[in-house]
Amino acid sequence: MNTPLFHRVTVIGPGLIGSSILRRIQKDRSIATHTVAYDNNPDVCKHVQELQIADEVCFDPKTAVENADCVILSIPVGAMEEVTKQIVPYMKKGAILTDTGSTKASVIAAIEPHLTPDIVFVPAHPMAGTEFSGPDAGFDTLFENRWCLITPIPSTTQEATDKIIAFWKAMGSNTRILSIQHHDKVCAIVSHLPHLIAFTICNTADSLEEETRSEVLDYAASGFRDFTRVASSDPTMWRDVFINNREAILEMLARFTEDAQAMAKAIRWKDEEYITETIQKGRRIRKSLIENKQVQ
Ligand SMILES: NC(=O)c1ccc[n+]([C@@H]2O[C@H](COP(=O)([O-])OP(=O)(O)OC[C@H]3O[C@@H](n4cnc5c(N)ncnc54)[C@H](O)[C@@H]3O)[C@@H](O)[C@H]2O)c1
Ligand SMILES: O=C(O)C(=O)C[C@]1(C(=O)O)C=C[C@@H](O)C=C1
Repeated sequence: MNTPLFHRVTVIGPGLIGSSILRRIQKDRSIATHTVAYDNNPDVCKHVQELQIADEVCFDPKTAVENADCVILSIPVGAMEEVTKQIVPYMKKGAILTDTGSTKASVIAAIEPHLTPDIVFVPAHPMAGTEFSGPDAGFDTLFENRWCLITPIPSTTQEATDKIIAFWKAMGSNTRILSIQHHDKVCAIVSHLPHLIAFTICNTADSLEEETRSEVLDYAASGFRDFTRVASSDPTMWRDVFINNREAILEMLARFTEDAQAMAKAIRWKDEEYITETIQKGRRIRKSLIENKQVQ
């Protein structure tokens, strides 16, 4: 066997994303020879032991990171600073610290001040997931044919970036380097705003049902049902994403509101051309996602 990419990889937060990483490494030992998992919820640690998806489970952050070549933070973005402060003093010289957080400017601001010169941080974000969370939700093909976006900071070395690119390629992903601001704007429109709309539309339908005492949700047809899938995502994760990427999200929400108002005007004035063109654009986007294999 060729030399593995890493000897010891530690996953902090073996939930949906972290446990999918662990499961993939179990299938492909050229990624790492030894995996360690740590979670601040002891029940999650015990369950990861039962699932047997990590070679070692630690119940404290210090032991979990001590000899790791690569530490992956797969925890809610609002917890990144606290955990970085807990682990950096115990990390091995020359080790790589990386993350899977859905926001990048906030995660970098949380981690960068606590780095020491001998730890290299490579910010990363796999654009793959589901509405489920926790260690039971993970699976080894989650990242296949998906993008992993990497947003290096000035102190990130090329060598460490190359290793994290190789890591995500071994996970089955395509990788792309993006600037931090560009990442946060793109994710605000393709991921964060759709979740905001899904949570809001479910709340609107629910309060309408309460107000009118009618059976709005009983007749929820498939259009609404698709929103409920997205709206069933984890509250802690999404609370943290909204607060930590608020500028980009509010900017995209303002643009969306303008476009929704333009559509309302077109409907009011029976502007058939505008309405048809808007719907056709949606169909074109769906078609191109299918062609690019980003939709099953
Ligand atoms: N869910 C998705 O679709 C998705 C996709 C891409 C990236 N992400 C990002 O990846 C990260 C993990 O998301 P997930 O969906 O796997 O979440 P998850 O809820 O499934 O798992 C997160 C785990 O982190 C643990 N945790 C929380 N705070 C901790 C702390 N202080 N110390 C140690 N462990 C802690 C939790 O107990 C939990 O087990 C988040 O930053 C999220 O934004 C999520
Ligand atoms: O597939 C889903 O259901 C997801 O919510 C995954 C999704 C997304 O919005 O596409 C969610 C958050 C991420 O940071 C990346 C991917």
